[in-house]
Amino acid sequence: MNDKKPAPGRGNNNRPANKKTSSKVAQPAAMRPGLAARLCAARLLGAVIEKKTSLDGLTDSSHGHPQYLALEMRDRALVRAILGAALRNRGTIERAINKRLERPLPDNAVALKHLLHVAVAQIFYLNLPDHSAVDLAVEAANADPRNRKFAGLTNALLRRLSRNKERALAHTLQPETNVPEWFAKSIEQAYGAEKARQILTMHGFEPPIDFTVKGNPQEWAERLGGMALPNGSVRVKTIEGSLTDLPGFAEGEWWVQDVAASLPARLMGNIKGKRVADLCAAPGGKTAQLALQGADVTALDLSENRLKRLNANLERLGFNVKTVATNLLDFRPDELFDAVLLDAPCSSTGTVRRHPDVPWTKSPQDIEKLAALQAKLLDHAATLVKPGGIIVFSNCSLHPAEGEEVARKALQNPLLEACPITQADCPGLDDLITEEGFLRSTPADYPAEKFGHDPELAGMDGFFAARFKRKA
Ligand SMILES: C[S@@+](CC[C@H](N)C(=O)[O-])C[C@H]1O[C@@H](n2cnc3c(N)ncnc32)[C@H](O)[C@@H]1O
Repeated sequence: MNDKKPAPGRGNNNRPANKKTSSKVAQPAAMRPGLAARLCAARLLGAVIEKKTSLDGLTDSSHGHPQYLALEMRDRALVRAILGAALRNRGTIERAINKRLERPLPDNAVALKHLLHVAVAQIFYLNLPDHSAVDLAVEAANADPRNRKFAGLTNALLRRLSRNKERALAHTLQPETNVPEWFAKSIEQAYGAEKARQILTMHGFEPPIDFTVKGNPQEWAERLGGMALPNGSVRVKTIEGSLTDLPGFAEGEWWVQDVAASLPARLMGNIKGKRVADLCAAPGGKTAQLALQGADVTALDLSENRLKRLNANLERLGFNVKTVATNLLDFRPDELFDAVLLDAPCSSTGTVRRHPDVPWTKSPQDIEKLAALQAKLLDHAATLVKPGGIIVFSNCSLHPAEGEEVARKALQNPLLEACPITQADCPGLDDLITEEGFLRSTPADYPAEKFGHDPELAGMDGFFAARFKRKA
C-alpha cells in the first residue's frame, strides 16, 4: 500500500538535478540537537508532496524512511507532530510565506520550500520556542548545498513571521486552501458549500481517540478518563504516554476504533452463532466486533502481512477467528456464509483528520479506480452469502463515487435487494441515515456544539455503509 521511496533529489543552480548527489544533505558528525528531526521532517514533507508517498509508510516503525528510523523516539514524535501541522495547514502556511517574500522563490527551490513549511508549522502551531525553529531552519539551510544561498532569506523571513504570527493566523482562515483544489471542489460538490466548509475546518484538528469496549461503556469511560458515546463507544480527547499502558490494554478489554468505523459491523443483525465472513478484514477492528457479537468469523484479506497484524490484535483481545489470505475475487468457499461484511479498500478521504497526507497523496483517478474495484468486490461478495443473508458494504471515503454510487449500482445486481438501515441500527446517530437507507458520516457530524464547542473532542471519520440482502 505504501511507497517507501525517499524524497526526490531536486537540483538548484549549483548542481545538476539529475545527479544523485544533488539530494545529499551534509550531516555533520555532531549534529546540533533537534536538527536531524527538522531535516527529516523537511525530507518527508517532500516525499508526501512531490512523490505522493503515504506518511504512514514513511513513518512506519519497521519499514519507514531510514532518516526517520535513525531518530530517537522523542524526535520521531516531533517529526510526526511537525508534519501533521504542516499538512493540516498547508494553504495557511503557504500564503503566510508568500505574503512576506519580496519576490517569489525560484521554481526549483523545492527543498527550501519544504524546509520553510516545516519551520513555519513549528512557529505557528507547535508549542516550541520560535527561536529554535528559526535557528534550526537556518542551520538546515546551511547544511544543504541546494539551500545554502537562501540561509539569510530563511532567517529574515522566519523572524518576520514569528513577530507577526497572530496577525498571519487571523487573516488566513480559509480551510479550503489547506487541501488541493480538486479535493476542496469534490467535497463542495458532494456536500454543498456550508457542510464542505465545516468538514474542511474539522480537518484542521487532530481527532479524539475512540475505543470500542467489550464491557460497560460507562465504566470504561470512567477508567479511561473519557465519555461514553450514544452507540457504546468511549471517547477520550487525548492520552498521556502510550496506549499500551492504559488500563485494560493488556487484558484485551478494548481496541481503538473511530465511532464511525464501529457502525458497519453493528448493521449485521443478530449474528450470534452464525457463520460470518469479514472480507477485507485487516487489521481487524470490525472482525473483533463480529467476534464480540458471538459470530463464527472467517477473516479474509489480500495481505498476509496485514493478516499477521490482525492475528496479533485478535490474540490480545482473546478472540479466535479463521483467517484466509487471498484475493477476495478468487475466493470461492465450499459453503456459503450466513452474512458477510465488505469493508472495502478505498481512498481513505474520510480519515484526513488522522491522515492529513491523504488529500496530497490521493487523486481523482485513485477514487475512480477504487470505486470500480469496490463495485467488483461487492458483486463477488453477493455470491458468497446464502439466499436471505445480509451483505454490509462500507468504507472510509468521503467521496460518493466510492459510497452512494457504488451502492446504487449494486441494487441493479439481480442477486441483491436493499435492506435499508434504520434508527434501531444506530442509536443516537440516526441523523446519519440517508433517505435511501444508507449511512453517511463526515468529520462535521457529531459537531463541536455537542462537545462543549471543543472541536478536538468532536467529529467522526467520514464513512459510508449500505446494507443488502441476497434475494431468496
Ligand atoms: C479498509 S481496510 C480494512 C479495514 C478492516 N476492515 C478493519 O476494520 O480493521 C481494506 C483491506 O482490504 C484489503 N484488500 C484490498 N484489496 C483486496 C482484495 N482484492 N481482496 C481481499 N482483500 C483486499 C487490504 O489489504 C486492507 O487490509
